Amino acid sequence: MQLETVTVIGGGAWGTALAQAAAMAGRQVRLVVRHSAQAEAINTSRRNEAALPGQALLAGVNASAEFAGSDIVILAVPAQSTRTLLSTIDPALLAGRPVVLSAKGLEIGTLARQSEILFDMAPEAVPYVLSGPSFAVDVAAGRPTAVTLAGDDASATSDLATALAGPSFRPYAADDRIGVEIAGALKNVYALACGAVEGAQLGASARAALIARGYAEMARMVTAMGGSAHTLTGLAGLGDLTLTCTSVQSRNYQFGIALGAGQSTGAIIAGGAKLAEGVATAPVALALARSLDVDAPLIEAVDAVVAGRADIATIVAGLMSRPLKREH
Ligand SMILES: NC(=O)c1ccc[n+]([C@@H]2O[C@H](COP(=O)([O-])OP(=O)(O)OC[C@H]3O[C@@H](n4cnc5c(N)ncnc54)[C@H](O)[C@@H]3O)[C@@H](O)[C@H]2O)c1
Ligand SMILES: O=P(O)(O)OC[C@H](O)CO
Repeated sequence: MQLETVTVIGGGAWGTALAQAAAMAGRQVRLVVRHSAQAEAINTSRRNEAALPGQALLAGVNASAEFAGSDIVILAVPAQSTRTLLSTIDPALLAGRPVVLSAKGLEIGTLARQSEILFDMAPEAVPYVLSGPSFAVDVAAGRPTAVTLAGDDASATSDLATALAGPSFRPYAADDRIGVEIAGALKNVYALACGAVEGAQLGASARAALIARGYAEMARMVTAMGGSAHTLTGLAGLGDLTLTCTSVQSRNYQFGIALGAGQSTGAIIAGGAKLAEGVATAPVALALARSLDVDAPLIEAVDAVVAGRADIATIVAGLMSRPLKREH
């Protein structure tokens, strides 16, 4: 299959970074943004200043407000916008094409993973999931980054990984879409928790404990959903959990810091917080955990804090007084 042209839909930080990565890989890239004036400004200035300030874009990236078919399609809008976006695209243009899902979140209302949304809206598209430790600024600047690219057909996934790989962007092919999608969505929830630990000044030991217990909880969720816990040893699991749960660059971590400092979700959003996917995903993850009968005290705790039903001190006291149990 020809894998020469790439369309990235989503003119935010991640869409712009993935467009740049695909151009570095030698592909011809169309970056689809919402408005033609925005596309014109990007093409003239060779920057997407609103999304990635100061980052020059390679000549291989061209912006447009129109979607037209291409060999590879990458979706890079927030998880809650994927269905709306797909409703504007003729599914025939995606039929038989690799469609790479790069948003990290679960859909409110349906509890759907990104590839389930794709299946609803364009059943003949071929789904791939891209996830892993990767800040847009790093990818766009050509700093070394490694991610997981999961698809159902091993040989086609390797071909796609090769088409998107560049000198500083290294996708590892994998086959567990469910595990990769759940890992990407849940790491944002645990990043809120780890940020809250920092905001409430609970110490680095507490944060490390959260990462380890979050990993264990994530493994229970992935297994219950039909994915493989082994996937979590990789970039989309351990890699992204480590990055997002320890870096103040992470928007989810930053949001968690504000929660830990005592601000409400409404106040943080009203204050102009950037996109923090864990906020929308926490209640969805909790509903999923309950429907699957998975013990998920950390997701439950984050949901309670995000929803304003409990303060951090009460949550910590509750978690620390749970009955003692064996670690594994
Ligand atoms: N920024 C990162 O470092 C990074 C890295 C990996 C994954 N991601 C994931 O990528 C997704 C997008 O994040 P981002 O950082 O680009 O967010 P962002 O807030 O920078 O940009 C989101 C973009 O999506 C556009 N958009 C929203 N709804 C749309 C719609 N219906 N149609 C067309 N465009 C629409 C917005 O206009 C905006 O340009 C998230 O799920 C995030 O978790 C981000
Ligand atoms: O800034 P965040 O918290 O959305 O994290 C960005 C990426 O998902 C990190 O891999």
